[in-house]
Amino acid sequence: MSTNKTFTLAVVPGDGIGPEVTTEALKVLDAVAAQHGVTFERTEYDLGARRWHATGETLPDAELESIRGHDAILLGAIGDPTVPSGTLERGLLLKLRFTLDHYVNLRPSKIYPSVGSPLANPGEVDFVVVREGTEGPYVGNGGALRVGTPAEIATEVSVNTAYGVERVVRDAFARAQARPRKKLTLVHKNNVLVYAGHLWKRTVDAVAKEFPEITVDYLHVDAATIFLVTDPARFDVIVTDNLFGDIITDLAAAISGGIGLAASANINPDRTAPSMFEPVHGSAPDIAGQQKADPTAAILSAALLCDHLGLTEAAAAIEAAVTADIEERTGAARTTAEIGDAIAKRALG
Ligand SMILES: NC(=O)c1ccc[n+]([C@@H]2O[C@H](COP(=O)([O-])OP(=O)(O)OC[C@H]3O[C@@H](n4cnc5c(N)ncnc54)[C@H](O)[C@@H]3O)[C@@H](O)[C@H]2O)c1
Ligand SMILES: CC(C)[C@H](C(=O)O)[C@@H](O)C(=O)O
Ligand SMILES: [Mg+2]
Repeated sequence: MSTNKTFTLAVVPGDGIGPEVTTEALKVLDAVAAQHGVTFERTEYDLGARRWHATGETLPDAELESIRGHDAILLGAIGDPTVPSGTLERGLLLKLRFTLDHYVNLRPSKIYPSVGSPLANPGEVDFVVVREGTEGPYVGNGGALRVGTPAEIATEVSVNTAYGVERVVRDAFARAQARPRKKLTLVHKNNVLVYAGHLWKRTVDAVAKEFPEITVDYLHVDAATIFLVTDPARFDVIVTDNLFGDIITDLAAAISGGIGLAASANINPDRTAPSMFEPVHGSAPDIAGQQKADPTAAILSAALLCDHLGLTEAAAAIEAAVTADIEERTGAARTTAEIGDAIAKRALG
């Protein structure tokens, strides 16, 4: 169906393999846009390690405001070994997520029939992690005393507000309600983190009353890592805090075809600011600039972007092209651009 609509896209290729995989995601996005009568007007932002080395800037407010003016953001990856750890991750990536209120960090995981999993019998794996995106230990509430001495003390306090927990839990229940299995698993650590953990558990129990069709489960995060490996098919929607969500989604990627396939969406469900779409993986300095990165995660993130903008047919076309490409993967090495070309060609039909 032709919509003849123009969407504005802020593109942040970033560091390492970020520009390589973003190029392929844009290639596929442009291919489906042409098919579906949509135009993406792109503004590219030079942010990341190169910019920091040149100017000392991570994300100036003027650029943040400029990015805010777009319909959506496509991001490659942020982080570079030549920049002090945390500088770009906090000053750029988390600044975008926090300022644009991306409180739902959506990370789907599924095992494509033909893709290898390190698990012998993974079963039908198709779950989504709803990771809280603006709170928890990520907020920067901490500090260090007597740094570098034997008496050093470092704190990094996890902040969980009733407001923040409830809104992400509600979003997770709504997603579970829309899925056939209608199951929600809270992952936390409320046997030890009794303040934050009990707030999460009470919130889930309260919201559950409004969703009688949903089966609700609870797992401590350590046990969740066991089941993600031994019985990943048991999961449907997982809701969890920012740090647990970060860790379990890398594990989820590893069991379902590898980090090169794992897509994510940083969603502002209230649409008060643009949502941001990026692969789960990082800048992979070990393979950067070598055309060795798998761009599939970035391409699937572009599908999530289309879906968020209401371009469901374009999203489905990208997913179908990726699925077809994955089904025919032989294990022979292809460059990043070759994988992008193949998927773009399939997306054109
Ligand atoms: N969203 C993001 O921008 C994001 C996410 C994770 C890490 N990071 C940052 O990236 C940098 C590197 O982090 P890391 O090494 O812990 O994690 P990473 O995800 O960059 O790499 C982990 C391993 O996975 C491999 N890998 C990652 N993406 C791949 C792809 N598309 N195809 C094939 N192999 C791939 C890498 O080569 C590496 O061996 C750090 O600065 C970190 O802070 C950024
Ligand atoms: C780079 C880092 C800030 C980020 C996170 O922890 O959220 C990354 O690991 C991710 O998973 O997107
Ligand atoms: Mg991570």
